Amino acid sequence: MSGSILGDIFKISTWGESHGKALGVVIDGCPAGLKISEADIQKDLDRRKPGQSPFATPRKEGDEVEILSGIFEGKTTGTPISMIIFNKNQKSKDYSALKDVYRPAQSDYSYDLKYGFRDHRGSGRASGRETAARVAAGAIAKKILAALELKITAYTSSIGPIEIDPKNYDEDYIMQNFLYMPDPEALKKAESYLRKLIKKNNSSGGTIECVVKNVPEGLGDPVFDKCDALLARAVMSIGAVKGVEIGSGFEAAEMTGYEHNDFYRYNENEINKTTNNAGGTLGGITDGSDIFLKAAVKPTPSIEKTQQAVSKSGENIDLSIQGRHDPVIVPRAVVVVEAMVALTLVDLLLKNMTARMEYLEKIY
Ligand SMILES: Cc1cc2nc3c(=O)[nH]c(=O)nc-3n(C[C@H](O)[C@H](O)[C@H](O)COP(=O)(O)O)c2cc1C
Ligand SMILES: C=C(O[C@@H]1CC(C(=O)O)=C[C@@H](OP(=O)(O)O)[C@H]1O)C(=O)O
Repeated sequence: MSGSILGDIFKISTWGESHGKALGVVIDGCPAGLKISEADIQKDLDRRKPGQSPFATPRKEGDEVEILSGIFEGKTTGTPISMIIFNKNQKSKDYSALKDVYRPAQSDYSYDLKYGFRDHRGSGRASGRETAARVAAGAIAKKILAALELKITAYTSSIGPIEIDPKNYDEDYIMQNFLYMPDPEALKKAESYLRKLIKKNNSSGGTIECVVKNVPEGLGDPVFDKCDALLARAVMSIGAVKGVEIGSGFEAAEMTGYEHNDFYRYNENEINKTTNNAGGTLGGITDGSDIFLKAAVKPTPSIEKTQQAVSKSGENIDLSIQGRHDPVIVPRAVVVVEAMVALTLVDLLLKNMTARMEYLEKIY
C-alpha cells in the first residue's frame, strides 16, 4: 500500500521522512560475495547531500550511511542489506507555519486527500530527502554493474533555458562544478541565471541526461516490462521528475522514418548501427547500444516569492514559503537518476539469467 518497493529480484524498499529520526533502505536479492564498503556508498551520497553549494538547500546533513546488515567482512552475504542515515539538522519548528497550508505544486494537498493526515514537517515522505536512500541502494547496484564493465554517467543538460552545447561536452568537467554540467560555457550562464532567480526568491527547473555504456544485450521483456518502460518508471518515480525520454524521445514525433531509423551495417562480421535514435532498446530489449535517457525536472515548488495558496480551513492566502529549499533540484538529482537506472538494470540482469537455458547452463 505504501508503494515503497521497486524491483522483482533485486528489490529495494525505502523508508523514513525528511524530519523523522532517520531514513534508510532495505535491499533484498543482492547476490552474495560482492565486495562493498561504506566508502563506496558514501561517495555517491556525498554527491547528493544538501548544504554544499550556493545552488542547494542550506540544510546541513552529513548523510553518513551506516550498514546494519547483509554485509560481513567487506562482502555481501546474500541476506537482506539494511542501511540507515540519521537526520541531524531538521529544525522542524521552522516549518510549523506550513502545517495547515497547501503549498502549490507540493504534495501537501494530495496527501491529505488520500490519507486524511500527513507528516507536515518539511515535506515528510515526499521530500527529496528520501532519495538519499535510493542513492545508497544505487551505489550497490552500480558496484555490480561495474564488475560487468557497465558505466553509467548522468549530468545536468540544461538549467531553465540554458542548455549545454554537445560540442563543448567534457565528461571530466562534470564532477568539478556544483551544477554537474559538462560544458564550462553553459555553466557560467546557468550560474548567473540562477543567481538572478535566487535574488527574486524564485526557482528553476532543468534537464538531466544519462548515458549507459557497455550494456549487455537482451535486457527487458517484449511487452510490459520493457527495458525502456522500466527505466522511465524508475526515473519518473523521483520527486519533481515530470518527463522521461529514451533516445530521440519527443523529437521522434517530428522525424520521418528514413531520418529516425538506425541503419544496420556489418563491420567485421559484427552488426553495427549508424545512429542510435532508439536509445539502446528495440522492442523493449537492449541491443548492446548505449542507453540514452533524458529527464525533465520541474522547478522547486517551495519558493519565497509570494504565491496564491489556500489553508486547510478554507481561506485564500498569500504564501511566502520560509525554510530551507533547493533553488534548483536538477544538480542534486543527477546522482539519483544514476541510482534509479542502475537499480533497474541490475534487476533486469538478474531476471535475464532465466531467459535462456544457456544462461542457466553457464552457472550450473
Ligand atoms: C533531490 C531533490 C531535492 C528536492 N528539494 C526540494 C526542496 O528543497 N523543496 C521542495 O519544495 N521540493 C523539493 N523537491 C521536490 C519534491 O520532492 C517534489 O516536489 C515532491 O515530491 C512532489 O513532486 P511530484 O509531483 O513530481 O511527485 C526535491 C526533489 C528532489 C528529488
Ligand atoms: C534535506 C534535503 O533536501 C530537502 C528537500 C526538500 C523537499 O521538499 O523535497 C525540502 C527541504 O527540506 P525539508 O524537508 O527540511 O523542508 C530540502 O532541504 C535533502 O534532500 O537531503
